Amino acid sequence: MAEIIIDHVTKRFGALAAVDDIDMSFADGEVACLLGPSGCGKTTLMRMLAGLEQPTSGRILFGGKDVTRLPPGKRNVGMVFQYPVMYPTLSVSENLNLPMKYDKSVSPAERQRRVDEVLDVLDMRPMARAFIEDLDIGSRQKVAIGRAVARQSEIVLFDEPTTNMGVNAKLQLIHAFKQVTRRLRQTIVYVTHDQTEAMTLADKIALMKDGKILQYDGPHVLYSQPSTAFGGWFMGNPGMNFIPATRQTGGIASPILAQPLPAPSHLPQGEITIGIRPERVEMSAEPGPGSVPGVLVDQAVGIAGRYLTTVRVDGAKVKVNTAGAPPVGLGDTVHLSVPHARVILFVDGNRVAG
Ligand SMILES: Nc1ncnc2c1ncn2[C@@H]1O[C@H](COP(=O)(O)OP(=O)(O)OP(=O)(O)O)[C@@H](O)[C@H]1O
Repeated sequence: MAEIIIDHVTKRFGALAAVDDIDMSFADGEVACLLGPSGCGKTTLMRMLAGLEQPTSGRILFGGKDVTRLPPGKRNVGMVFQYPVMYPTLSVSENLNLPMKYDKSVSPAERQRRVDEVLDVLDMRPMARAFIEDLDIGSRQKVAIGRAVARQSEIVLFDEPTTNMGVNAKLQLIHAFKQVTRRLRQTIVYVTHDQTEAMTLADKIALMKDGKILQYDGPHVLYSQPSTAFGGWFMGNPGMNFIPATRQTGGIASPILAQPLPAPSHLPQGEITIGIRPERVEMSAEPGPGSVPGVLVDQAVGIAGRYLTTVRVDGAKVKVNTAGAPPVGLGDTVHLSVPHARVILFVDGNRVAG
């Protein structure tokens, strides 16, 4: 069993808490992504898991064992970093074999079996004898993944392994990663600032900001039910719309709503904002029972025939992502409906309903 427990871990650099009292666990056999903007503390947390950095306070446990003070070599974790150290004049097979070579508990036959298995999973048999220096960057990173998993440690850490890779190499690597993790079921922690990568790879995503984990959930929940306005903004391209709202006797009113929303029973004091994803806003040339009028002020073609438009409603600008071209031209009046069930209500940046 290799559950990872992060028990109230803080890392300070002078006055800055790069990791601020994180208290969570990653389940055995789970692929967890640490996702967040630059500087949020992902790498620092990862380096503490790897043993390259000591927490200022708190404990880290692997499979129930306290590893907080253990050096990297004693933690039995595999690691893949942005720029892994590879041995250019050794073959792919020899590089895969290397981390196991001095492990007396693994027989040469078992080592070979593991190398062969990884070569199969990564679809790299034909390259087994090729030298690393002759491979492109994507294939090198595949070997790095293979090397980290071949020793079959229960935990493998990945720190932005696709940085500086072209789109094709990146896709190949993600495919290889999925093959490997599906087959070997190690506990994986994968750091990235790329939400598409996290959504594709992770069983669960830990969204980080300012040294804290804001939310730890499956990709779908993180996207559709962000616990913070930051999460709604950060996830999605573009992120959620945020429209100001006010408390009234009939409920919560906003320029984007034809009818007020029923207010939740214990609505905290503070600034209310309505959150709605651009693809959840419905657009029509004609007014309908639940629609409000606006003016189409901007439009762009997105991928796969989708259009991203901006509609001004009162003072608010609403992004709308539609499956086809908008029904009116730029500068014309258009009608927007926001299904109440799709609305998320935030008070002071935290979700209170929806
Ligand atoms: N050795 C260090 N000394 C001082 N400050 C540091 C050190 N390492 C990290 N920091 C600071 O801690 C904060 C978190 O950095 P960290 O590298 O963990 O963030 P990150 O989320 O991994 O960012 P990126 O995606 O840019 O790598 C940043 O403000 C960074 O400047």
